Amino acid sequence: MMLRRITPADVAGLDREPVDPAAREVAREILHEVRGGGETALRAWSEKLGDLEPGARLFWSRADLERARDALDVRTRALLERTAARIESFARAQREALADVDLAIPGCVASHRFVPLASAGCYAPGGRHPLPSSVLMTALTAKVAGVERVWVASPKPAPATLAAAAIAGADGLLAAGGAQAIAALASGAGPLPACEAIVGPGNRFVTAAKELVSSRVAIDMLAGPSELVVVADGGADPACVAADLIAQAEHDEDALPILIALPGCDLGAVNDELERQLDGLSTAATACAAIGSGFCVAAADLEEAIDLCERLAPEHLQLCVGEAEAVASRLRRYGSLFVGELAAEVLGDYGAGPNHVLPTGGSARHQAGLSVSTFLRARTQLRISDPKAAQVLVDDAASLARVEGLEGHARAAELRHGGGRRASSFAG
Ligand SMILES: NC(=O)c1ccc[n+]([C@@H]2O[C@H](COP(=O)([O-])OP(=O)(O)OC[C@H]3O[C@@H](n4cnc5c(N)ncnc54)[C@H](O)[C@@H]3O)[C@@H](O)[C@H]2O)c1
Ligand SMILES: N[C@H](CO)Cc1c[nH]c[nH+]1
Ligand SMILES: [Zn+2]
Repeated sequence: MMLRRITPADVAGLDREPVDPAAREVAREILHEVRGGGETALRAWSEKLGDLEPGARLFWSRADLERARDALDVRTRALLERTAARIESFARAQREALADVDLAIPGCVASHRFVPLASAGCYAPGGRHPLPSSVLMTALTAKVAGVERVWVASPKPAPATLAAAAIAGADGLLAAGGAQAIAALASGAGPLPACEAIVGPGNRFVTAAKELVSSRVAIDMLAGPSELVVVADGGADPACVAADLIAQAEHDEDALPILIALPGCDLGAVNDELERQLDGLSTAATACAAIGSGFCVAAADLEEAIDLCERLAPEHLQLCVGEAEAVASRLRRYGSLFVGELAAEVLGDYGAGPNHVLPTGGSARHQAGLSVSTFLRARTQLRISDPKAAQVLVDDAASLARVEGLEGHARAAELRHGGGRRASSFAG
């Protein structure tokens, strides 16, 4: 297995269409049916797609999830709890960094308050591999943001997925996947409330359905298959470089592993390592398919490597170079950056702290990954603290209203002259 080699001039952006048109049509039909047919249609589609045995449980309550957590083997439960604690600490630090604002301007206080959404639906993929780590990343972050009702959706949930939902503090779990799960999260079904936001990664049917409901509910992003760019110099360990590329390649045949090789990077050794490490790997078939559509590119120097990274704007960017900090300070476009060979991307996948739900397909140019901000809205407020000092605002509003020909606005402003009828309540 060898990485295909291309020249720097052939490197375009990663701009992949986030939604597959064929999947969109399938998702449209499913959304329409589940929106109209509720729980019955949701169950029918889940059974038809092989996600649910006839008559099997579709909804898990908080108490059910806690029982699943308690039934999990002690070591896996402790592992999930430790991981959750790290993700939660990072999310709490993010939340605390978002300060409310109260700006005093003459006669006025202009404010914003971060207010959480009331409900969130967190999709965790379950088609190929159960991803309890994605349950923690999404549901825990929503809870830290202050979202009151958090539901997880995942097809054929594994015991660890159910336990992760309990550990994240989820209020319930929908044992369904694909577009039908997104439809139910958007419209509500049985005990599941219609959610104000739907987040989390998924396959093309999930992504298509998220796009289709995005006019009615907030979504985090249209996340596609995993991507990793590794920048490696002559000091990089070929075994680490190959292992990092394989790790993301094993997610999906459409995953995209890319190597940017600086002078001195031994491409032959990396290819040998790919061959060696793929031999006997349980996920080799998927990883090989992804590596087959990945590539490597030789950069003449650090400048060119940085330029390529900025052009690609990948989901994950791994720096296996001696001057990792200096390079990091020059980069702006990535979902998550892993600075130095020791900071392996997989440590981010499994909850070192930063979230692993990240923008793909070049959208990291303008989009950030999932965070507490995904579930918060800066709502603004205005207070008049001193009507006399605020006269300039009243006069300016009335004047500007007349410039715009909006006489009603002008009069509404002028009625506040001197504090309006309640002027006495401002006395002193
Ligand atoms: N960007 C990120 O942050 C991130 C993180 C983790 C995983 N991922 C990606 O998430 C994806 C997970 O995909 P997955 O398939 O394992 O799980 P999934 O849960 O997203 O999708 C499985 C569901 O798809 C539906 N489905 C399957 N075939 C269908 C069909 N023909 N018609 C209609 N619906 C169908 C089924 O209902 C099934 O439950 C991968 O692409 C992976 O790379 C991305
Ligand atoms: N690499 C994925 C994000 O693209 C996240 C993940 C979950 N489990 C393992 N990895
Ligand atoms: Zn991963």
